[in-house]
Amino acid sequence: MAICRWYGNPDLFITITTNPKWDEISDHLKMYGSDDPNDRPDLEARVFKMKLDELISDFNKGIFFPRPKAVVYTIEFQKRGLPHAHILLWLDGDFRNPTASDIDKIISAELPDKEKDPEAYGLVEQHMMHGPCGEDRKASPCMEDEDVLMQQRRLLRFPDLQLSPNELQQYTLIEIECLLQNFEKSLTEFTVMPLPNKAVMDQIKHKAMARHDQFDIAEEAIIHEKLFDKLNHQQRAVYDAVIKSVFQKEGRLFFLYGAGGTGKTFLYRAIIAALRSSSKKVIPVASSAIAALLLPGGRTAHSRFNIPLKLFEDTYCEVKAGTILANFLNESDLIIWDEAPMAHRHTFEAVDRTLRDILAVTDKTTLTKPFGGKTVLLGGDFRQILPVIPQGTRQDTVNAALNRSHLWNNCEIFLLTQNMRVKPEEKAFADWILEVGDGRAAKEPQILDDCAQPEDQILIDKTILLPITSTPLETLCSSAFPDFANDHKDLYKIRETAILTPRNVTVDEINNYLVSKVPGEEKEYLSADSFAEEEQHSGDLDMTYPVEYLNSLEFPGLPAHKLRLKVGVPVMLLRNLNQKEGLCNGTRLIVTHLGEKVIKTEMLTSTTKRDPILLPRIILSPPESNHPFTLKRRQFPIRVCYAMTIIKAKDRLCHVSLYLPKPVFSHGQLYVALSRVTTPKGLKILDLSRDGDGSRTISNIVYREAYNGLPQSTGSDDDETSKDQ
Ligand SMILES: Nc1ncnc2c1ncn2[C@@H]1O[C@H](COP(=O)(O)OP(=O)(O)OP(=O)(O)O)[C@@H](O)[C@H]1O
Repeated sequence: MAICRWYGNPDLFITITTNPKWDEISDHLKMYGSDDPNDRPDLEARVFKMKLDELISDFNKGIFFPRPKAVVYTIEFQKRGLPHAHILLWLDGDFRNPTASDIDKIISAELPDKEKDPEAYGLVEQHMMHGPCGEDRKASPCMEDEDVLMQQRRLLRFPDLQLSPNELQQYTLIEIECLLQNFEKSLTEFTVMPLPNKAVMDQIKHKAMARHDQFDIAEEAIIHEKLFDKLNHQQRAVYDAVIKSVFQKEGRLFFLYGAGGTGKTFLYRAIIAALRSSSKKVIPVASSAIAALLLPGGRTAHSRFNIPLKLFEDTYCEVKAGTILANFLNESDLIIWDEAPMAHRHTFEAVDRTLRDILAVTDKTTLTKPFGGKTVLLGGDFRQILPVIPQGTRQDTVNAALNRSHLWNNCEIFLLTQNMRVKPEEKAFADWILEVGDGRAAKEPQILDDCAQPEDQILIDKTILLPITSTPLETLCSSAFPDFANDHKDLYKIRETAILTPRNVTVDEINNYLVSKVPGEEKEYLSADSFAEEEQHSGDLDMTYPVEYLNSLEFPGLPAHKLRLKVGVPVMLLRNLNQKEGLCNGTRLIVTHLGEKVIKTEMLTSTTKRDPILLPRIILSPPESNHPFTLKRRQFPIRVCYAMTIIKAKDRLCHVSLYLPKPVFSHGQLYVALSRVTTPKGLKILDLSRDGDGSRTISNIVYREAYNGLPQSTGSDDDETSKDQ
């Protein structure tokens, strides 16, 4: 800037790049060995500097254009290490308003005359002319970074094709939409983006839907054969009822009630394979993205049915009759919905209402049938955490559950009780966990009478309880990671271990403590916080809520303003980035590199080869808040996950340390935390609320009224068909 202030704006900007084929380099290599000039960066750099010096000296002599008043250049090294220089020239004289012929004297974009200047012609032909590409030569460098215009020229076999700005925009938007569809996203989700022509957009969506529905019938038949033979009696009863309902178009509604490990997913897979191998269409969804990953072709219910985030008694899904999604739903034969008890009853009611509406276009009788007469199989475990209602009361939670919906009256309930996961020696522990979930676990005899609902004090084996010390974090962390100096490098140990706790504040405290113990440099990433677009112009908000206040806000499911990370630290994704690749809300990753703009990670849960996953900063907003504004936080969508809240624990683990600075506060929390492990050896509980009084009990909350209308489950050994209507 100082130079510009003195000389004014520069007149020419020139770049010179090293060419590894320069004669000086190839002659030298021929004489002294080595085939590849890139093996000799020293040689490339020297020849480049000599040529650059010569060029600058030619400029100064005024050989090409008037002598410059000033010359400035910087040398940079490109991706592959080749040096290049950016040169600024201030020419003597007034070049501020050059004519076309002035420019022609300096820049020539024409092929030199082959006869008059064969050397220049040869150089342009060799280095600057575009050879054959496209299907004929896919290795052509241009194929790698082909732009939209080049692509259209190739596809239309019309090398001189020109596109108007509007056409160019259309083709570019189509290209972006196709890329987004690969990740189950669409331009329609980005309100600021223009959309391509509607007909083209529909066609792209149609293709994406068709891709979603393409299955290899022979392969599905093989999968079905393998699974079907293994179904136990309980699973077989459900299988028969669902298949019959689909083939005979009975449109029944089922609920499959089973604890973890009773073979719900196994059964879904058998049913899906049976139907797909008979060319029937199944829509498998789950309430959470992690559970959806376990279903072949599974999606979250929200994304598959376009369920709005804010739900009321009369909400419809965002699906209009006659659209591609509507047709897709119309043509489906079965909907499977896993983890149903976790979702608010309004989500099922919204899907039910929407399906009735869509299907009524062709058949009015569907208006009176649940889910418009489609066969629907809901499944899950009511002992687990029920729908989360922010600041909701116990009554709100119970009222939000699926079995309080009017749809429940139409549900045929099947019970799976045989735990297919536990080994015989683990059966007693699995039964005890079920008792905890049902609210039947043993209590201390002396408080048996006066401690009924809501908070039961249940008896815990003393080998599971950790002692209360003056340094609880240390006690807790050394129970989870007894040798942290080595454990932090052991990916298996990190994958199989988690510290669970009911509240987010405690999670941060534990994670900060453990991150501080990981050797290496810590990097701090700060978020950029602002108000949502529509609120940005309100000066009042800025005055009342300064940015420091926005930074201090913490929301569940949103990354912190200050993210402190080190290489080797496990993190959890907080958003669904790419469900197909398993990158969804709850996926655990390990940090391998901390860049300025991206964080490099690898999948922690994968046991196979790990590909690097680059995480960018994205803009996130809390789905709900009590503030009169919507916060927009630009941050990496992750949280450290040595410790996590109980609701976030989705994987089955070898070791769980449950930390209870305060007792659990909601239905199913203790049951979910305990059921993450299969053996008592893998479980430790540090319950500070016991206050060191020597008691062996901890609080368990079971909303028994949430079990209304459900069959009583028994131990995990029954092998008989249980069906309740
Ligand atoms: N009939 C069966 N024959 C053999 N293995 C089975 C059968 N049913 C289930 N399994 C196996 O038992 C284990 C638990 O089954 P599955 O994952 O389907 O249970 P789940 O009820 O879906 O559990 P969760 O709710 O924890 O996901 C799996 O390893 C599964 O392959």
